[in-house]
Amino acid sequence: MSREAELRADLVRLGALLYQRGLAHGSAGNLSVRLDDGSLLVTPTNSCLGMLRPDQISRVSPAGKLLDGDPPSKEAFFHLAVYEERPKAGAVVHLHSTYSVALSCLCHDCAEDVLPPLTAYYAMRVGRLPLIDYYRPGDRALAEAVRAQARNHRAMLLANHGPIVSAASLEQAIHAYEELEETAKIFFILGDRPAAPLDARRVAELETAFPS
Ligand SMILES: O=C(O)[C@@H](O)C(=O)COP(=O)(O)O
Ligand SMILES: [Zn+2]
Repeated sequence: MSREAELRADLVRLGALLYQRGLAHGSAGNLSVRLDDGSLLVTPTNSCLGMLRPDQISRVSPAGKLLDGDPPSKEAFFHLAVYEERPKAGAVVHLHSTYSVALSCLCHDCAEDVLPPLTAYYAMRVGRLPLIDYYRPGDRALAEAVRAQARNHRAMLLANHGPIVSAASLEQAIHAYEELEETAKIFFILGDRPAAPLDARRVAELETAFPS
């Protein structure tokens, strides 16, 4: 099987897993992987991640032109912006999972990091989570706002929308996404009770040991 065929199969298999686990619903969310030639495989617009077929997955050039498959996600440009800013990224995951979207709808005093480092695993896999202002889905201005944060962050939260998470592989990006969703859930479970997130020294130690 070619590398491209393997990655198409991964998108189908892992998209179905996300759907079965309730992290993806309806036709919300999009996934992509980067091929060796710099083009992307990205889920088609309006597709259900639980019911993808390998042949319908879109391949787009680094400039965003459709090369084959169905019309790509309207967010292909923010996926491309993440890859341009993060040369080691091999996959990008964007979903509308419940607790992360709830977090994206709250008022936040400081947009630089909107989820506290409650656990070491969260700090290692996700790191700081900046909030990006609301833009209409598919807006090129959204892709540029994502670009501005992507160089220094593997995860970002789109206001009134949901997260974007990148990693070296699709499996790693999904693991990091799941860690973000579970941490958002813990954040809401804790509610107004006084929590004790990791302090700056402990976070810095993790950032040194596990750089993004
Ligand atoms: O929220 C949106 O509309 C998009 O960000 C999305 O999640 C699904 O869009 P498509 O990938 O174009 O289906
Ligand atoms: Zn979306």
